[in-house]
Amino acid sequence: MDVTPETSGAGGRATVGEQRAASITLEGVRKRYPDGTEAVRGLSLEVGAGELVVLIGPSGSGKSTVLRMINRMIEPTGGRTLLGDEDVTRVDPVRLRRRIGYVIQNVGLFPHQTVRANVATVPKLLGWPRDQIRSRVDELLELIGLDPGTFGGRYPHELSGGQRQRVGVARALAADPVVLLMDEPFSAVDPVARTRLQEEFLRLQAEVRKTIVLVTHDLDEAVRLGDRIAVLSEGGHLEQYDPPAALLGTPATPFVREFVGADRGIRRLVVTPLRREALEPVPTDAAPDAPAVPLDGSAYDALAALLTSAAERVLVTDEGRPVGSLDRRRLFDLARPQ
Ligand SMILES: Nc1ncnc2c1ncn2[C@@H]1O[C@H](COP(=O)(O)OP(=O)(O)OP(=O)(O)O)[C@@H](O)[C@H]1O
Repeated sequence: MDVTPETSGAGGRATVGEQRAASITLEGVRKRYPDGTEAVRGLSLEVGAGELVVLIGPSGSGKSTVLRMINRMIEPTGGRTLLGDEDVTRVDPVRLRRRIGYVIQNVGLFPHQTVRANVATVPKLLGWPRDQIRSRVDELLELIGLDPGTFGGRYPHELSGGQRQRVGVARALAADPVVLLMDEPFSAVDPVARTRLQEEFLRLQAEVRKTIVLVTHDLDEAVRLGDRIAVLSEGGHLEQYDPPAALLGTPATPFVREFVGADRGIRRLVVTPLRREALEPVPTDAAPDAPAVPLDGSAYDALAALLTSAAERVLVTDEGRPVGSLDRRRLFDLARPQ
């Protein structure tokens, strides 16, 4: 596919997510630092266009190195990286980075520039016309839930940590990149704000559908956000690459089993949907105050509803109307690895 910088540039684009997302293919990618450290010994991984993949693993396993090799902030010492079908190890790294969004912990906003100027950074570098930049910045601020009139003129120190982080995401999306790389993007904010940011971020991703690679230390974050999770061990070795439910349900190696921990069963409930076909009928004698969960909730929600009531059975509702029910046994069957 065509991912030349010009496609994201001055061609009159101002619509979020208009440019197609590109797949990422790592083929035997390696990094040996000058001091001899073999940070990544040959990693092959494919990320589908529009997919959100999380890299997780212990400290020093090479996650950040892998991420930064994708936009060549770190030059690989072997292997190939493709964006779509284009080998990025052969293109100019500066131009490459302008079409790959990059978000880090603590954001790295320019402190002496307003929110508006920060978000406009890459479109300016790409030479977009002023009015196009302006409408693009407004559009992005609205998309991340910050009113442009209120927040556009503020400086980073006049924002909360969570707001700064959102501006960082807006800045990374400004030139409609084909790929977004995120290194511990939410770890600097407190747990409550972090959960909210993660939810907002998922809504944003549902809208823009970028190809995203996100590094985290936090397994709950990985499970919540990832379409797939890649677990790395030392040397960037790929232990398992699976959707969250499969990773938690069937760890592929002893390393992964230990890494996901003894409470993986509980974590798995969070990503287990309440499938309509697995429900039992609504009991005819259901009490009006029987515990209920929506059909688009999770097995975790259903268990929580059971545990906080004296009832033996939880109703499952669709648009407020009961469409089925689950008792404990049925719920555990639903959550058991297939
Ligand atoms: N510039 C460098 N020179 C030499 N070794 C390095 C350099 N940068 C990283 N390393 C080493 O490469 C390995 C992988 O580091 P990397 O930062 O990619 O790991 P990580 O999984 O992201 O770790 P963390 O979770 O702690 O951020 C580590 O052993 C690290 O010490």
